[in-house]
Amino acid sequence: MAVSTEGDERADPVARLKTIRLQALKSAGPEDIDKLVVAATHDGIFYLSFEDDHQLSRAIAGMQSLGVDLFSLDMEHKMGHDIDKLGQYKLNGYKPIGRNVGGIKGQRDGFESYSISRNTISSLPDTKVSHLEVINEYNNTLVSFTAACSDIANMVFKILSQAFNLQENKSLESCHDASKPTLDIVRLLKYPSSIGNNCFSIPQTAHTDVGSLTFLYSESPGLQILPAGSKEWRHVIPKQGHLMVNFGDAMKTLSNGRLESVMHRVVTVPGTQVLDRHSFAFMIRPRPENLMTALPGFREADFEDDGQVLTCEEWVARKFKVMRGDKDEFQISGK
Ligand SMILES: O=C(O)CCC(=O)C(=O)O
Ligand SMILES: [Fe+2]
Repeated sequence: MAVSTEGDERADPVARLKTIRLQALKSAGPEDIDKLVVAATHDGIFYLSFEDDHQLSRAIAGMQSLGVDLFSLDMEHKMGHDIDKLGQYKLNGYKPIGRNVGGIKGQRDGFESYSISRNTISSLPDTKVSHLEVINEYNNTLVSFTAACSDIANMVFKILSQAFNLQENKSLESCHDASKPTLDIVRLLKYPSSIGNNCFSIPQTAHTDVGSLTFLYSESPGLQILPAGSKEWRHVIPKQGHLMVNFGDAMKTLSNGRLESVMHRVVTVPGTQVLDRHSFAFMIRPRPENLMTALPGFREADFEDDGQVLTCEEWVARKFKVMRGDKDEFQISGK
């Protein structure tokens, strides 16, 4: 995939995405179902408006303040919880700027991030990890944010499973189980304004998310998507009171390609980023032992596995090798 860094990126067009109201997902009338199916099969991303949900609005505000508090801690503190020293699945801990490959050849990434597994947020047995104290202080916010997103994810899985006539025990929801240890994570990110202020830069390289659904929130521009089959990046304009919900590689694989996994990246446009850019996401993934192959309801008569079906756990570990640049693959995707 070619990534152009020439021309005036400010002029990149804006993505026209569907907006689905949380209330509409709950009542799921035929029009809302159609909208979700089109968003899932065509764009791989949609805006979810949560303005009428006070609990989720409060949790989002809490998450924003967690991001500010966390990244203002000193480096020594943050590096005491280095993500690469806390397990191969990269579910917990701090990633400093520059550890991943960047979006421009020869450059490294331009963001710091901190991940917290759902397992530690839900205090599941045997999943205890030593986190920065600030994470424990915000535990109620994290519980509330992840619980709300999980409920929404279940609604999305159920609506799509019904729309595609999947059997109950071979449905999208049957591939996920939040009551047992999961690979789900919250990730908070900060892109310092000092990076890319004078020139176009790509602090987060083009990628598709490895998991099923990503619930992303930011109030700063910078996110771009590359629609399937297009060569033109499009800005995704952040909207207050709206989450951006991405479909990841897991959904594409489980659906035999029917659901789209959206290619995206984060850019800085010269002269426009005066403030640090903050974002955070809850990333939901299939059960660790779930086999990453098409569900029976999505297979065609001549369907064949490619012979080497990975578990979701193996898949996630492989993705991180690519992001760190340990594997020489040009396009970063979870496959
Ligand atoms: O920071 C953003 O807006 C996007 C983050 C993202 O795509 C990721 O962490 O996978
Ligand atoms: Fe992403």
